[in-house]
Amino acid sequence: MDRIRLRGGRPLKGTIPIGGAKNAALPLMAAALLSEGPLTLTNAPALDDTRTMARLLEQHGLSVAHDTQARIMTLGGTATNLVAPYDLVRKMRASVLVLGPLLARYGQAKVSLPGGCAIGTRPVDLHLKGLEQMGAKIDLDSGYMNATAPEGLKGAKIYFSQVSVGATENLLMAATLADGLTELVNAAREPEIDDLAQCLVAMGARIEGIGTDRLRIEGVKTLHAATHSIVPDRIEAGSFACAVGVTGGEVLLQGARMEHLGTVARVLREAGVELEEVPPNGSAGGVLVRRSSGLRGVDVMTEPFPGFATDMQAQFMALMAVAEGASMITETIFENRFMHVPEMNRMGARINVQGRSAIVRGVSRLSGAPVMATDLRASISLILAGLAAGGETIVNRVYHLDRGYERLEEKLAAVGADIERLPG
Ligand SMILES: CC(=O)N[C@H]1[C@@H](OP(=O)(O)OP(=O)(O)OC[C@H]2O[C@@H](n3ccc(=O)[nH]c3=O)[C@H](O)[C@@H]2O)O[C@H](CO)[C@@H](O)[C@@H]1O
Ligand SMILES: C=C(OP(=O)(O)O)C(=O)O
Repeated sequence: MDRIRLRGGRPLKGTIPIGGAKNAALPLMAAALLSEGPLTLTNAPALDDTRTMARLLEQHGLSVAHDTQARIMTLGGTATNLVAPYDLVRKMRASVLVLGPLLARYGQAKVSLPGGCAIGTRPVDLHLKGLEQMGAKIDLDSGYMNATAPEGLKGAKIYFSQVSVGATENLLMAATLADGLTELVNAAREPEIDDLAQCLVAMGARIEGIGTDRLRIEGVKTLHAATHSIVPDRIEAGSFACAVGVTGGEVLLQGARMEHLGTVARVLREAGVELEEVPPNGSAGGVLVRRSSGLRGVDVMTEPFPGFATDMQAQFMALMAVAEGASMITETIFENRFMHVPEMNRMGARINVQGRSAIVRGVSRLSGAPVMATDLRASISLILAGLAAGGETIVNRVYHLDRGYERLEEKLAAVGADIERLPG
């Protein structure tokens, strides 16, 4: 199993290109199931998760071609197998996003229940309840969701009792081919949902309210071929902004969009990390990140967009671990998303978890250590802690990182980090 070895203490300087967002690419790939013609995605990232989604769609019968140099992915064809098997779904929860499209286009689907994962139990009740309101019959049997809609899905008014990114995406996709008007109320507003909605519109869907928490979708008979450019990954950008925060220096996050960093940018500034939007000039636009003075402790609470993203919580904690003063970090989205804390504490951090909150007392220096991560963002937070630390850090279980970061060690080494992958 590969590991990453790094030595901290070097300021970062230069340019890091930001890739297409994992959390946009996955639903966009699932949307290809809805289309009569090919879907071409540009700015498509080459990640373990996009490879898993490609395998899932291929076993459904679609063709998926990814030119990783040109970053262009083309998906086409018709589904001949409507089963999403456990072996692929267990690898990646976003696999559940094939349920809505398969049901809407083919009237049936059998999708493995995804189960929980390291960060929480993560039920899919909101996805199922919404599809049932649209006329689907769903039985749970032997770990699978058996769904049918023999007469097709019907538009419905669906009120989400809790904001869910995945349920909003599944129902948005299903509604594009349903009969009549669907209204999604209390919908998630993450930029990745806007991106999906824009792509669906390019495919011929009729959607109003994009960017708000109330989406209105008038079903159409068919969707057609389209080309769509995947939005830049705001979590990758935020992660590298925290890297500059812990090391100091100055890095241009090429392609990053300030408006998608939102609350994360505000909180980083409060903590002493400077961020400046650089307008596109040729291809060099993005967000310039700099830290020239000390870091300060800031309290944050994770919330659905436009609040502070749960997917940035662990990285921000690495920053707070070396800030002056204390900070309280409260996780409201997932019940078990502090697994990085004991590993950071082994590196000399002073963090106490009290229920949903972690109290971080900043220290002047961390010390490198061998560490182990249990999920994607915990892994990157330990890389950040390693960049802040004196001595050597070895991050084990790199496969978590490869789910969501493309060429991480190359991108960091190119701006001066002492980091390498140890093939295992
Ligand atoms: C591939 C992808 O885009 N993943 C993101 C997506 O995950 P995902 O779509 O799984 O996250 P949700 O927004 O659905 O989850 C938010 C909360 O709602 C709960 N819930 C969700 C659905 C449901 O049917 N019932 C229910 O109770 C979840 O357990 C969680 O506590 O949004 C999360 C929250 O921003 C991010 O951390 C993930 O990176
Ligand atoms: C939790 C995440 O992803 P997923 O929903 O795919 O597990 C993430 O991207 O941080």
